[in-house]
Parts: sequence; structure tokens; C-alpha cells
Amino acid sequence: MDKLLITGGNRLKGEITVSGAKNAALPILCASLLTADTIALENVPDLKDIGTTLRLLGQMGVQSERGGDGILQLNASLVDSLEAPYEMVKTMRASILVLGPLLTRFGEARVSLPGGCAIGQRPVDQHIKGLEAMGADIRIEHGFVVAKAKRLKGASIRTDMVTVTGTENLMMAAVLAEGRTTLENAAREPEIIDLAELLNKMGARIQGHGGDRIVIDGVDRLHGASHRVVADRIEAGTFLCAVGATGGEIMLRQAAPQTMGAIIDKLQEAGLTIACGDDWIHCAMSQRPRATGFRTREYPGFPTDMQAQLMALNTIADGTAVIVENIFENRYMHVQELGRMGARIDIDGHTAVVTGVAQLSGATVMATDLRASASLVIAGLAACGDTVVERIYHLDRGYERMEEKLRSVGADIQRLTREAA
Ligand SMILES: CC(=O)N[C@H]1[C@@H](OP(=O)(O)OP(=O)(O)OC[C@H]2O[C@@H](n3ccc(=O)[nH]c3=O)[C@H](O)[C@@H]2O)O[C@H](CO)[C@@H](O)[C@@H]1O
Ligand SMILES: C=C(OP(=O)(O)O)C(=O)O
Repeated sequence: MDKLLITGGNRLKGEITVSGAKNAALPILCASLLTADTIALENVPDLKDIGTTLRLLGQMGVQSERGGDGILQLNASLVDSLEAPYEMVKTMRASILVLGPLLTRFGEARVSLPGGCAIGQRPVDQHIKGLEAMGADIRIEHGFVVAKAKRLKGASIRTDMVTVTGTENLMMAAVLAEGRTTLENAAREPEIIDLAELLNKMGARIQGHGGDRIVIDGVDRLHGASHRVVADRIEAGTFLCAVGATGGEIMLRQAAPQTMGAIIDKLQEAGLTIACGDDWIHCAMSQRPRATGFRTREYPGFPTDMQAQLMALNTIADGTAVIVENIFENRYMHVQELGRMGARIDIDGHTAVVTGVAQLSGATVMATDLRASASLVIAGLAACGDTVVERIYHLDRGYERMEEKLRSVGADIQRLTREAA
């Protein structure tokens, strides 16, 4: 298993190009199931989760090809399997996003229930409840969601909580349903807007995306389209936290600062100097970070996917920060590992109290999930001495060439491959 070896202490300086958003690209790839025409996608990041999704779609019969220009073409005219097997779903919960598209276009789907996960239970009951409201017959059989419907019918659906992939699944199901669907309490994340924009280019009739009430008028068929995936706000935020922790100055190119309001506000509170243009973010840090408490919330609140990274910054801040994780019940797996590097963090339920220390010390630590891994990298960059981050396959799920990007701005970080490790 690959590891990262980081020698801390280097200030970061230079330019990084932000990749396309994993969490926008995953539902968008699944949206290719909605039409027999070709979908052409620009800015799809090269990630393990993208590879897994392409394999999942491939075994259903979707053809995909990435051209020399980086554009990914998907064609779902020859779909001959309507099943998402456990082997794939277990490594990537977003596989549940094939459920809505398969059911609405083909009238049938068999998708393995996602397995247990390090950050919490993450049930899919709201996806199921919404599809049932649209007339689907859904059973849980042998660990699979088995769904059938002649043609889905538009419905008024209010989810019990705000769910990102739930909103995406139901939105994709509704585009080919008969009549109007209204999604109340919908998620407002930029990735939902990105998906809705692609679907509208394909001929869907969606309004209100970006708000908490999305109205979808079903159409009989969708056609091909081209789309550029929105920039990854979590990747960009992770690099900003890294500069906050090491000091220095970086320019992020091809970023989407307009999707990062809560992240930028908090990092400014922590002492970073940040300037933004339409698609760039410049940030500089020349002082010890200030302790910055926050509560994770649905968009436009502070994202849970940035909680671990901003916590890492707080471990070396001046003062004490109170952090509350409101979205997932078990998303503090990084705390123990940060503690091995000298961080002082007390957990009580959903609340973490972080008392900044003057310096972390490098250690061997284990990544437990995607953003936990990113927090350990940030801590390693700021620590004195060597840090080895093990099990970085989690990191590879969601960060494109992270160590190369960090090395290009002066970090001392290298990947130890299985043979070398
Ligand atoms: C691929 C993708 O986009 N993943 C993101 C998505 O995950 P994901 O879409 O899985 O997260 P949700 O927004 O659905 O989860 C929010 C909360 O609702 C609960 N819930 C959700 C659905 C449901 O049917 N029942 C239920 O109880 C979840 O357990 C969680 O406590 O949004 C999360 C919250 O911003 C992010 O951390 C993930 O990075
Ligand atoms: C939790 C995340 O992803 P997923 O929903 O794919 O597990 C994430 O991107 O931080």
C-alpha cells in the first residue's frame, strides 16, 4: 500500500491548478445513463473514484473514452445490465447515484446497499422514500435495493433532512418522469447546480437549483450535451489550509471562489490574506494561525468535507477553537492520529475542542478516510521532522496528484509506492 513521506517545515510558494470537483463529476458521470446520446465532459479529475464509477458504468454497458484533449466521452446506448454490484458500491458510496437514472430510463435497477463507512451510518432511506413517492416499487433483497417502475410519476417530495446525493438522485429520476416533481428541503451545494446545468443542456426542464425548492418538469427523452465540471472547492480549500499551516503564498488557478464563501471567511478569520478573481484565489500567510471555531452545515454553511483540514490548522493555532460536526456522527477519526503528532484535542459527542500547540512533531499516522487523510498531510507539512501517512488509498479517492501539486509549491513530500515502502 502506498504511503506519503513528508518532511515538514517548508513554506509553500507558487501556483497550483485546481482540478474538477469529484463530488460534481460523480453524479454527472451517472447522468450519462439518462440518454442514448454521447455526453462530452471537460475537467473530469483523474481520481480513483472516477475510475471506479467508469468501471461500474462500463459493466452496465456504458462506453467511455478520454481523448488526448482530456475530454471524456460517455455513451449509454448499449446498456445491458441494470445492476450495481456490492464489490463496487462498497468502495464508493456515490455508486447509489446510478439508482435514479437507471430506474427512470429503463424502469428497473438493482443497486447494492452501500456498506458501513468510517464517517457515519449514511443510510439511503430518503433516496428510497422519494422514488417510492414517484411510484417506484422498491424492495430490499439480499442487500440490494431492487427498484421497478413502469414510468415514474412527478411528485411533491420533502426529504426529512438535506441530502446532497439524495437530491441528485431524485433530480435525475424526475427529469424523465411524467409530470412535475417538486423537491422541497433540497440541498443547495454548487455540485447540484453543476449537475442541473448539465441536465438542462441535455434537454431537462429543471428550475430552482441552488435553492431549497427544485422544480422539475419531466420530458420524454434527453439528448447529448457537452459540459465542463465545476472546480473542486474542497481541494482548493485544502490547499488554502496547507498554506495557513506552513506560511507562504500561493495562487490557485481554475478555482471557483464564488462557491467557497464560508471556507474563505473562516480562513481569513484564521489570519490568511485572501484575494479572489473570477477563477483564481491568491492567499498569503505570514503569522501563526488564530484559533477559529466553526460548525459544519449544509451549503452555504461551512462544509463537513473541510472540517478535518481546518481542524489541522487549528492544532497549531494561537488559542482554543470549538468545532461542531453537525452532518456526520463519526467524522472525528483524524483526531486520534493528529494526537499522535502532538495535537491537543478533546472530543465530546459532536464537539471537538482544539487547543493550539506551538509545534507538531512528525509521526507515522494512518489515514482513515478521505478528508482525514488530507488533514494529516496538512499537519505533516507544518510539523517538525518526518511524517509518514499510511493507507493513502483514501486520499487517492478524491485528490488528483496531491503530492505532485504540493511538491510544485515547495513541499517536501513524496509517495512511497508499495515496492519502495
Ligand atoms: C459524493 C458526494 O457528493 N458526497 C458528499 C455528499 O455525501 P452524501 O450525499 O452521502 O451526504 P448527505 O448529504 O446525503 O448526508 C447528510 C446527512 O443526511 C443523512 N442521510 C442522507 C441520506 C439519507 O437517505 N438518509 C440520511 O439519513 C446522512 O447520514 C448525513 O448525516 O454530501 C456530504 C455532505 O455534504 C459530503 O460530505 C460528501 O462528500
Ligand atoms: C465523504 C466524501 O465523499 P463520499 O461521499 O464519496 O464518501 C468526501 O468527498 O469528503
